Amino acid sequence: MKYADIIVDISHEDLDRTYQYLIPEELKERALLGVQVLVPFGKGNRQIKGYIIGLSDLPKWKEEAIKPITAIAEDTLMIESQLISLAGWMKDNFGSTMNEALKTVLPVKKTVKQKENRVIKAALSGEELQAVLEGEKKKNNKGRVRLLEELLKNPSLDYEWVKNTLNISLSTMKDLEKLGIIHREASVLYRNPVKQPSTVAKSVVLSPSQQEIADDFLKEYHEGIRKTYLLHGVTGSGKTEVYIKIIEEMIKEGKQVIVLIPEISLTYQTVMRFYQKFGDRVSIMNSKLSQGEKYDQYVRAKNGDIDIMIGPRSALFTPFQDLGLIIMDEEHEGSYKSENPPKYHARETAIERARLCGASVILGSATPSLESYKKALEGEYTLYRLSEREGERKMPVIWTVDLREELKARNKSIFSRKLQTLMEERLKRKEQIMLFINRRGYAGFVSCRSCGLVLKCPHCDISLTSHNNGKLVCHYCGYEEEFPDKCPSCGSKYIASFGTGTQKVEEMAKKEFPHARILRMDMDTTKKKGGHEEILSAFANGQADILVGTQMIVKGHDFPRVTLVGILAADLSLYAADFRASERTFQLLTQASGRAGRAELSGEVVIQTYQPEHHSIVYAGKGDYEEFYKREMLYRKLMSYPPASHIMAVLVVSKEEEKGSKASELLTKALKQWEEKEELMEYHVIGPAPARLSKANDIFRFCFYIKEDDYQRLMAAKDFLDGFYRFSDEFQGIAVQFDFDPMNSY
Ligand SMILES: Nc1ncnc2c1ncn2[C@@H]1O[C@H](COP(=O)(O)OP(=O)(O)OP(=O)(O)O)[C@@H](O)[C@H]1O
Ligand SMILES: [Zn+2]
Ligand SMILES: [Zn+2]
Repeated sequence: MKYADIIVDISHEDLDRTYQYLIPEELKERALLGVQVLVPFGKGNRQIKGYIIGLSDLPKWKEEAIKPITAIAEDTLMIESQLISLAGWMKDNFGSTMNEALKTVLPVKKTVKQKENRVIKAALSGEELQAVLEGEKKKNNKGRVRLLEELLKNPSLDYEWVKNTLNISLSTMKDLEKLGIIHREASVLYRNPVKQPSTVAKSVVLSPSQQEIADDFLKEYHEGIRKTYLLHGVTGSGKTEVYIKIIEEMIKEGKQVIVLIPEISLTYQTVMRFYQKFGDRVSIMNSKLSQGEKYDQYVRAKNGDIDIMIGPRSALFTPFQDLGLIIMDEEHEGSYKSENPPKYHARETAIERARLCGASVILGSATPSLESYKKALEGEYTLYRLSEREGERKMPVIWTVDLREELKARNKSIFSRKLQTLMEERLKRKEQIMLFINRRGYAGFVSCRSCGLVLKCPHCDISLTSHNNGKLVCHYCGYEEEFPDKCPSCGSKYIASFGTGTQKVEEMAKKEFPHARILRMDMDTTKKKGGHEEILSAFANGQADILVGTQMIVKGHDFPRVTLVGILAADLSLYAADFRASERTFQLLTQASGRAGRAELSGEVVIQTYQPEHHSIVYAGKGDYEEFYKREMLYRKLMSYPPASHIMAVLVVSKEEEKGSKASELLTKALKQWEEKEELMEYHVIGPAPARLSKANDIFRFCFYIKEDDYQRLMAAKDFLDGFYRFSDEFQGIAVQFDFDPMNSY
């Protein structure tokens, strides 16, 4: 490349403000994305430092006017360099602009005013102060007297308190300072988002299988091996204890560690386990922190004041200078994929960051994503297993109940007879119950209450969605049919779109068990700040017998008195219009089951379903991840869905329906023509069709999908489509977004 785009001020909001420089011949090999360079700047050609954030062969100005880069800066291992090259990689692999990627990796740019801790201190000894006090009393200087009296009790006072509560003016303080009686001091007070725990960590001796994993990892690390590990450990097998052990060793060796966990499980309970062990060498990052708090965590990380950062996706960009390990817990979680450009997956990005700075990665889950498990089986990742809970703690017994049988037996309650009996037992024994209603993506799928049939698209094997115009629509390919008045399979009239809410479950539970104390956790009850924590800690403290909730309650919680988990309608997420629906259902059921019997008391689980023969439910019931994986991979291979293949979603949004629809057709046609002209292999295009969310905020959404084995070919298609739409007049007022291997359908 001949030219480099250089950004001279990364603290600036507008990262688009770049300057083009010529790369001198002798620097060609070293002038890479992210590298820090010295360049002449401004009229006086003053030498300043900047970062390379783009490379090209085309000059943006008259060539004579482009100044050359002076040198590569000595200190080129700067953390910013690493993060900028990471941004370049994200741009190339997830199809965003460099600016979007930079904003993600360098999120806190403006210096936020730092909080200061100001104090007033006595500059004299107690005796001397006493003497001054007597003098001021005689002069009747009331303010000075008040302050001196307090200083005699306590030689260091909080400035704000002195000013506001003691009511001493600034000028009085200044006068006393001039006289050498007091002095004022300020120190930067870093906001620490977590209050220190009062309790200490319970001491855990790792079981032999846990210890073996920790030892193996550390042995490889010491041998200089850097790679990705997948820790597949059943729920409650002690994955977190293994992480803690490994982190302890890494820190002893001066390394820093990032622990990624899904925002939803970033609960007090989880964070405390780390705090109890590592004290204030840990910090957290989450969306609830103020801008100032976030800024402080970045500064603390960069200065080496902390060793461990815990947080969701964004914590991945913590500017640690000496990162040794990235742990990604619950690696299967969909929330690790960003929904806004750059639509990056934190797993792939973590692996790339680790590669850039010589760190290793541990992915952990009881229900690994098919993506990761496939790579582990193929040897790309090292697979560690914890297949049992050890000692007293046993995996729960799982009962699968066929809801069609309940209907036949005239049980119209939402609680099956089995669940009802077990609940009564638990309430008598004063043990706790969790009732889980799986609501994700339930809206709109249509099923028969007599035979359990779910209406699907004949071309896509994806459930149809009912629309208020009385039609059933496939959101993958646009196929439509009339809403039937009876079940096409058994003829029953009980065919309807499905949906039950947590509120209803709570009501029913109250009716059936009037003496039980019930808590409900869902979007409504956790809206206010701290709502989550309040409910969870009330439940942990035994202030309720039953906790009712959505998927929110399944994540990572460890309640020793929970011995029964009821999953009320396991099918609800099975028929989301999404190729990942089965995987997600299996994960939810397994994770929810995993909340039962985590301590000495043994646990039971009841899975209620209309589809007991569905593989997600069968294998979740047996706790058999391997068989589920095999079965689901067959389907992905057959349909060419990830991870058997790759898929790119192209979303076209427009204020005008007509225009948006036309634009999405234009794009698919252009792709075809391009293929023919360039004699490329044919792309496999599905759609275009109106998106599942076909209109949002008065904006119409259309989408199509391209399936392709070769990821690079998908990138090429993206580059073509991107260029095509940016330079065509028909696309005025239309935006096009790309999503690679999407987590949700559009
Ligand atoms: N070796 C051990 N000795 C004593 N207690 C242990 C041991 N290992 C794990 N535990 C305890 O068992 C419980 C479950 O362990 P932990 O939360 O680490 O499991 P996990 O695999 O991370 O669970 P999940 O994936 O379900 O969230 C915790 O209370 C933990 O302290
Ligand atoms: Zn039927
Ligand atoms: Zn279809």
